[in-house]
Amino acid sequence: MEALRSNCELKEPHSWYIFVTTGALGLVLGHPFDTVKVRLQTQTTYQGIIDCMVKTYRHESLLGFFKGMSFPIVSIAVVNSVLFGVYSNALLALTATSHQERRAQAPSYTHVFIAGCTGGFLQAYCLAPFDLIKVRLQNQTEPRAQPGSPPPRYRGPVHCAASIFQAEGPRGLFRGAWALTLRDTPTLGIYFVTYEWLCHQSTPDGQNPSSATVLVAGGFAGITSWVTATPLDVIKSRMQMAGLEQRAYRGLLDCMVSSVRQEGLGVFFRGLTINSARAFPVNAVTFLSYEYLLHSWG
Ligand SMILES: CN(C)C(=N)NCCC[C@H](N)C(=O)O
Repeated sequence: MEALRSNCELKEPHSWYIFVTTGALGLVLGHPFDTVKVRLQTQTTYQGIIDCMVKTYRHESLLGFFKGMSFPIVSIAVVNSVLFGVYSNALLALTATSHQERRAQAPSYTHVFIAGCTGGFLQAYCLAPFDLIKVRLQNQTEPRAQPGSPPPRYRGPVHCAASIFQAEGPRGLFRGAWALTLRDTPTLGIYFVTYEWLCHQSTPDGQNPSSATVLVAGGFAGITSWVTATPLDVIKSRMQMAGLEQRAYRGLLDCMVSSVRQEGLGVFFRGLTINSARAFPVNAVTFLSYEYLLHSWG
């Protein structure tokens, strides 16, 4: 958070709250899609998106789609601030130009890529424990506890975190973190390059992009980065679930090889469609609030 704040002179503090609130709003609206994606990637019982949606609704009601949402909401402020703050500061260090000067003197795409990768690398470590708990809770398919029915393995996010910590120690909370880092480092470079490139293509030199341009460029940056991230996203989710299921992988490569052996190469594209549909609106509003934040602090 401080990283993003320190980048600019604080003129309108409310813009930071807008940045955090829109991030949380996008997260809430996108969460049902994320739950379907995670289940398609880690469970073999579903025939596709519709089948997964119908079964989830019938068995768990609408609430089933919102399982595991509380920790991501709590952590979004930190995660987005680290990502966008590190990106902005890395770009500032690489180009020695402020955000305002950057419109007249566009940074090279190599600098944008390096700054994006740096942001992706550092945010992955903040995200890892929250993401692990999210994935574990999203995969609990039990309906709401009825009197007499067996309780689900995890009673909520805190119980989930405490159980993992007790069973495996602090390292257990970072299960899948390596796959998450490999997923996010290059794809966040791609994310910011796509965004900058699309803004540059549709904005006259020296001018700021319009809100419509920011929304479209942000949406497509989300789709492009998630399309490239999907293969490692599948592996990451499977490794995060591996501690629970009978399946145990010897490492990332073993998880890749055994997934391909059992399910073919298509396994790397599980959840791609639903994730792309989610990525457009979520990242369109994220970039719009980020630009607003930079202008009001700027
Ligand atoms: C490909 N990846 C990992 C990303 N593009 N990450 C940044 C976007 C994060 C946004 N909250 C989302 O969930 O889409």
